[in-house]
Amino acid sequence: MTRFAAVDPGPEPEPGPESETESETGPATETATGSLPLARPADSFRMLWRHTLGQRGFVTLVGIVGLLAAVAGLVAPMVIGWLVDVLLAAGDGGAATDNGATASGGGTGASPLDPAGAIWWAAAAVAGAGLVAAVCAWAGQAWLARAAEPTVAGLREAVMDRALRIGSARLDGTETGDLVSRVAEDAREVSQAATTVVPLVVQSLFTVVVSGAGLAVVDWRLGLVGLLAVPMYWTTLRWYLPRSGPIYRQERAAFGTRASRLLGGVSGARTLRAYDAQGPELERIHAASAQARDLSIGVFGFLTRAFSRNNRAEAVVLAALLGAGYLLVTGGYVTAGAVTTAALLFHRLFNPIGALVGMFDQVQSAGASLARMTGVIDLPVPVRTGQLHGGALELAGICHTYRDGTPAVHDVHLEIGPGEVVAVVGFTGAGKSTLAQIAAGMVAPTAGTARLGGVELTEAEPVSLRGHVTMVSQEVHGFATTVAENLRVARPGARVEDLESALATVGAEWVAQLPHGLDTEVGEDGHRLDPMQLQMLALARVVLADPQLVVLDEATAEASSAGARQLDVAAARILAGRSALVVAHRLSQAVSADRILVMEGGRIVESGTHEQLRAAGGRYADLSHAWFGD
Ligand SMILES: Nc1ncnc2c1ncn2[C@@H]1O[C@H](COP(=O)(O)OP(=O)(O)OP(=O)(O)O)[C@@H](O)[C@H]1O
Repeated sequence: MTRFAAVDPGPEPEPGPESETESETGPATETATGSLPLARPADSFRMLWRHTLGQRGFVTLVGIVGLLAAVAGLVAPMVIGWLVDVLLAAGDGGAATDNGATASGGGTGASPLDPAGAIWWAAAAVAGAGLVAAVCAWAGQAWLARAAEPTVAGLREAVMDRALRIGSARLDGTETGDLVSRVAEDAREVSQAATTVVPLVVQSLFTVVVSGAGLAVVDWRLGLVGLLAVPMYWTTLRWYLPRSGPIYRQERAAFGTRASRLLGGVSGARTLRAYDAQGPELERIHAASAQARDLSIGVFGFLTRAFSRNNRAEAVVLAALLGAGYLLVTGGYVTAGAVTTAALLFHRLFNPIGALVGMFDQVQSAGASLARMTGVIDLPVPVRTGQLHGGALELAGICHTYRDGTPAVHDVHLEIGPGEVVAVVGFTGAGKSTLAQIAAGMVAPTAGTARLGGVELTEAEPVSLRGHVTMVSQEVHGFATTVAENLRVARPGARVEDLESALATVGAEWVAQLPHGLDTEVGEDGHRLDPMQLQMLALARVVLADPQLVVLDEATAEASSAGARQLDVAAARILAGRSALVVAHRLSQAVSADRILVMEGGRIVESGTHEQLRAAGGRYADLSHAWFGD
């Protein structure tokens, strides 16, 4: 789980535009690691409540049937108490009530009914109440699912929507991972809690409240004795909570280790057989398995101790209740039936309270997940209004340091005129990709300005920005839909002829060979495209977007492969007539550029054409000789 800390967003990359934001809510709590924020509990509940809109009818129904079920649960103790009074009255001719004590079940007094008839009435009442409780439980579960699933789905979509709208300028490395886990694991946690834990918690709470109230109604003195249980349960909770989290975490971690050991053993089985080396691996698996087993036994022991503490509290208070009941009965204040009812009602609290204690950490954990999801939903989205009209790209005094303190770019000055192609080369980690993302307006530099035609990129309105600047990054991604829809990401509503023409420009003739051509489903469950094919679709998207400036950071193909040559040709075609910043992961991508920049340690250390730089005999010349072998 993420650690909490005071609000400290760290160095905000873009003080100007980022400070002007649209947010529907107050600030969320930022985490110390610079990860995404966590919402306050009140904000989390507000968000949950807002997402139940449309399901509130079901929520109300769930509440009503939950209450009905809890009230139906009162019938058996009340009726049994009444029966006790009836039988006692029948046994000693009404002596049990001669002293004027109030009978159970609301003080109606013991009835002079014939015992056999009373037993039948009691049995019918208990059976009827049981039936009502069962129907209520069934309906409650069904309605809860109707209320919970759309609510969680809405929350998940809201997280995704906000994540996509804040864009990569706000998210870097750890934050992207954090975001994925909030959309996937946290949503699953909340969803599971909503459909499994919450019903039990709600039902238990209703039972506890209704039974407690019933106990007080039967006799307020017995109700007071029952209250003795509260501090005892509270002590158990105080003992249980600080221990349960670490124990369950250890157990989950051990399960994870055991699973990865088993998987490792299975996937490496051939190698192990080849060297007849199964022994040591089996020992490692055994050790991981034994650790998980021992921890599970420990968890069981821990739970038993927690429940035995509860049982102790229950036994002590039940004994006190019976003792007080005896005194009250002999003193003529209540009937034996009333004490029976009180004891049964108190006994009815045992299971729900045990369940509440046992589920407390799951509720806490779901609450933490909800806070993580709400933290993203509440993130302010920058309001950008700048309109681009073309012109030169000017980077002035660009510096960039990532949130974790890694310096990436230092004092870069660069101008790319209309139609000019500039390539950037350098070793891994030189800062090329960071510079490319700044030039594409995807990352706000920590210092300096990046402008297109005089308009700050980070102030440009998103549609205007994407209309003028397109970036093809190293990430190759195919959306789980058709090839056509993958292309239409760049131009929604593009005609089939436009798509075919874009594919022809980048030389992606293979699309026509796919089972359904442009309509072929791709992605995990569809036709699997290789990274080269996905990169070609990315280049075709550039043709469709038709931007003025292209930022190319493509590193898909192995140097000297046929694929690399194909991609180089495709890139050359899409760059024709546009200005471009090309991160050259293969030196062949740089040779024909109008200007080549060599980056080292975040700075530009050389600049010139291929020939000029080779003649200068500096770093580029060394790279070039090594690359081309001349
Ligand atoms: N999201 C990030 N968070 C923190 N540090 C980062 C992040 N991205 C890059 N860096 C660091 O910034 C520095 C510059 O990285 P960058 O990716 O810009 O270099 P590069 O020249 O493009 O390298 P490559 O050719 O491997 O892509 C490196 O030290 C890198 O580890």
